[in-house]
Amino acid sequence: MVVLSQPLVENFSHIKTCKHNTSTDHVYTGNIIPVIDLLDPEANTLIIKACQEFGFFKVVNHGVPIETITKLESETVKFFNLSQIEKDKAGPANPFGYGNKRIGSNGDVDWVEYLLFTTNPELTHQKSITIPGNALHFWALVNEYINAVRNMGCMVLEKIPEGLRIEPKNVLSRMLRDEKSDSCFRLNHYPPCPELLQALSGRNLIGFGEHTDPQVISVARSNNTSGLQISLKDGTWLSVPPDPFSFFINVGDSLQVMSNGRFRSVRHRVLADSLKTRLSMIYFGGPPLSEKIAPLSCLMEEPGEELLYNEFTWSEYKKSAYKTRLGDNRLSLFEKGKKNPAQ
Ligand SMILES: C=C1C[C@]23C[C@@]1(O)CC[C@H]2[C@@]12CC[C@H](O)[C@@](C)(C(=O)O1)[C@H]2[C@@H]3C(=O)O
Ligand SMILES: O=C(O)CCC(=O)C(=O)O
Ligand SMILES: [Fe+2]
Repeated sequence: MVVLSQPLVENFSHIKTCKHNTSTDHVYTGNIIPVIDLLDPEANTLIIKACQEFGFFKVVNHGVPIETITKLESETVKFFNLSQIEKDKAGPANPFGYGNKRIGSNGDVDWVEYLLFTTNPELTHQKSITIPGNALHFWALVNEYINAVRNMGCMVLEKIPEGLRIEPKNVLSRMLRDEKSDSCFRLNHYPPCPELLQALSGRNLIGFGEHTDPQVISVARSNNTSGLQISLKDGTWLSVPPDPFSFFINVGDSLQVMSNGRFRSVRHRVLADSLKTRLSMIYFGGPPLSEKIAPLSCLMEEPGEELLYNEFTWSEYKKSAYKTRLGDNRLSLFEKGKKNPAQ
């Protein structure tokens, strides 16, 4: 048995932990996550239901070629297996590039290292990210992957107006397809940490702290290691069984606003594993910076219902969001009755 000296535990004291199996941090384990088969003619109504109930669902028969996924996965594994000195050449993440434990710039520290990129061609600072080795090959695989998951994400978004019988069909997907779409892409690597987990008796180490994603939707895929949890309406955490052959969709803050709260921006987090490495790839589909984010009456449950949010642009929301800590409720600043912090 490995016996840890106290100083090692103290070295990690800035990394978040959470209690498990207590009444205040209960984890539900039933298999209730909606599974949407994109080839199912009922997919549109099932997606709407899942966005309302969970803000989260799994997609099968998604049409993304397995080779597109595995090629990028193996290059990503190669990157994270490089020495710390080599990986640091692609950093620091401010916000794009290689980051290690620090998430964002407001003091969040978790058990994860990552590569974060923008897909917005107007943001040029990404050009300075140095990927060691065959960088051109790496960027080609990233682009192939992003194109495939963006298309699939758009197909998912187009099912919403279809299910609600509204036009145009691209009312949501056009934001992701716009050449100025301000989307981003993240490769997360969660190393196992057996000694530390043993030392934290009765607690879990947080891999990625709880938060909501600010964009419209996020399209996530992970290897076969568990850890992702979503928060249900009653605040219970639900562990998501991993499935490397499927994708998981999160409703983001912007879609919650556009639906006037009908669709739920899902709170989620990742717990570190004591033995297995988790690798996740997430495309965050966002609008162009100038896009107005406001409730759309066609997406509301009751047309003409009271508006819950002030109007803002994606650029204003992003600016405000990047001043917040990971776990903050970023949307509360934009609720009706509050002064728009961007003004
Ligand atoms: C603490 C932060 C990290 C984050 C920017 C922020 O200030 C608040 C939102 C965070 C988040 C969560 C979802 C995505 O992983 C992310 C890229 C995003 O768009 O918003 C991260 C930001 C980040 O890691 O820079
Ligand atoms: O690693 C994961 O599966 C989720 C990470 C996440 O929520 C994020 O990067 O925003
Ligand atoms: Fe997230």
